Amino acid sequence: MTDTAMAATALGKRFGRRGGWALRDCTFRLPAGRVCAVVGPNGAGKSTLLALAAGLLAPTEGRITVLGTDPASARARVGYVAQDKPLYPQLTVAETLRVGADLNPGRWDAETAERIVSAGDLDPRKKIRSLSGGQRTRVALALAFGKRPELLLLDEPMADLDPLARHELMGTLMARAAQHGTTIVMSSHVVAELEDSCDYLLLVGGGRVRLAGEIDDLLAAHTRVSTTTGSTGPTPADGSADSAPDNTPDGLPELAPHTVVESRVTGRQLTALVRPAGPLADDWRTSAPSLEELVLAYLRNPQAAPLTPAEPEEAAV
Ligand SMILES: Nc1ncnc2c1ncn2[C@@H]1O[C@H](COP(=O)(O)OP(=O)(O)OP(=O)(O)O)[C@@H](O)[C@H]1O
Repeated sequence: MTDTAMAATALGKRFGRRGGWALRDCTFRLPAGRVCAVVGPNGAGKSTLLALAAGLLAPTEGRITVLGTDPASARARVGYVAQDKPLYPQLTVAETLRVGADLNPGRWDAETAERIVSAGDLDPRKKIRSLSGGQRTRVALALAFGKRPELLLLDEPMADLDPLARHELMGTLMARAAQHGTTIVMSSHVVAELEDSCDYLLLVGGGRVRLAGEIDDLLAAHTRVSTTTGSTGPTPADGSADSAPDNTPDGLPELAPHTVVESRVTGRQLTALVRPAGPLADDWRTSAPSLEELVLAYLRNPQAAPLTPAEPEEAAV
């Protein structure tokens, strides 16, 4: 038993010898039992990271461990739902679940798998090829849950589900995590939806991990500030209220020595999202950012300094 669900050290993946790096220099540790959101823009490397964890891709450099071992050795204890939800189109729903049972002797949780399918009103005699995208997702999730995994890797699991199905399946996910201590790693673009359900965040951008940690810790490390700038504040010549993003603290001495993720000057009003390096000036108004504000600020500012742990505690096998 390990208290680390996933750990990566200098992990990198390049497709083809001349291809660009899909993922580079990723180092993080995900404690067991967490519900982890993997967020980032299109092409950031989220699917690549999940496929490396599932053992479907081999790292080009560095290493990744899951459940204290290498991904191939952990496969029986890991459920993985890929973005395109691959299933056998010629099988029926019931046959698909039977394959799940056959492939997971001694582990298969038929009751849970059947409950997930029946909650979607799916006829078990229907062929997979005749199902809608959302119905296929439901079957793929039933297969993954039926495996009684210790770690569930879900690549945009909610993308093609209707709001009711999302709500219901998120509830099933959360109940599973709470009752069995299952670690869930879930990529998504809908950050607002993750705030209530996830407690750990990996923000991937440009193939690198830019934020990694407990969501509460990451939020606590950031503050939204606003203040009236002094003479250094660039006031628009026409006096208009147009705002311009300014992501460098140069020219904004008020923000030194803090790490600036994003700043904006509107007239003489300066607002910024910062990682305070010490006490903030008394005349600044401060507020706590939401998870969505935090993620959006990093996505809008790819050059903002990352915040990740230096070394995972249990990366070596
Ligand atoms: N099989 C592949 N062959 C070549 N390049 C690939 C392959 N898979 C992914 N890539 C590249 O790796 C990079 C990361 O892709 P990945 O699918 O991991 O991103 P993502 O964050 O999951 O994106 P999205 O949000 O659009 O699903 C992209 O530049 C992509 O073009």
